[in-house]
Amino acid sequence: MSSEQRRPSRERAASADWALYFITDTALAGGPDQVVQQVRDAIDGGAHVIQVRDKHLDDAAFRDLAAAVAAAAREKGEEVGRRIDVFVNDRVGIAAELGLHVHVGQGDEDPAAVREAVGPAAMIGVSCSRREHLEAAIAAGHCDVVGLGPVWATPTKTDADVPLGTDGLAALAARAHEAGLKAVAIGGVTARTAADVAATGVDGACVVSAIAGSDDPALVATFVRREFVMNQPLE
Ligand SMILES: Cc1ncc(COP(=O)(O)OP(=O)(O)O)c(N)n1
Ligand SMILES: Cc1nc(C(=O)O)sc1CCOP(=O)(O)O
Ligand SMILES: [Mg+2]
Repeated sequence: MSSEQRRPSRERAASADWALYFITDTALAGGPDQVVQQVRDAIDGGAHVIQVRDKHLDDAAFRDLAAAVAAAAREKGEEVGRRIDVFVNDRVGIAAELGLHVHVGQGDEDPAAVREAVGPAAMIGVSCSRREHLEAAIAAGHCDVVGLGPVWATPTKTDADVPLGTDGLAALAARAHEAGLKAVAIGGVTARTAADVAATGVDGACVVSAIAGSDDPALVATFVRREFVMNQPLE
């Protein structure tokens, strides 16, 4: 086993259940309190990974939201007997302060600076929309999981890159796995598309609007997870 594979964050990534990764959206939820309730519901529906994402709140309000989500995830995880991993989107300093994992994109802090801030145990996720992004993330060496997308165009992120489609997603996922990274798919993932996403060989499906915009987030989470898990290729 290489020293890279023995790294604490890599061990954490290896033992995480990525199948359903819920990413919050405060506006779709109807406010911060509803975000926290949706996180509980998503966990009830089978999400083991949560990301707190809000592009509008100021840092103090975002910190409060992330702390409330982390507390709810801890409590709910104990109730259902599962480990829940919580990521912070973009705001590296807040992830470091709260002891949470962090996800960064191509326009955010670079992985080496992120690792310096969050320490060896926190998982680092990096967005990759193209092969060159993935090669750079592999070469930089601090990343544990890549978010591959958008798989399909999505109104949730208007500045997203050109869609990968399922063939593009499968190719990037295979390369990520070859490099020892976990790979999750993002952009247009719903209960209807989760089976096609699973068939590409990715480790998990990231969902924003299908859950955050639903009247019954737990039910949608249950459907997405079931479709994903039932259609994963046999190892
Ligand atoms: C798991 C996951 N994958 C991709 C993204 C997108 O990150 P980024 O490109 O930095 O865009 P924003 O989310 O910051 O708008 C993500 N958040 N999570
Ligand atoms: C946050 C995000 N990142 C993307 C990327 O391609 O990197 S797509 C996206 C939004 C995904 O939302 P929905 O599940 O509603 O389609
Ligand atoms: Mg970002």
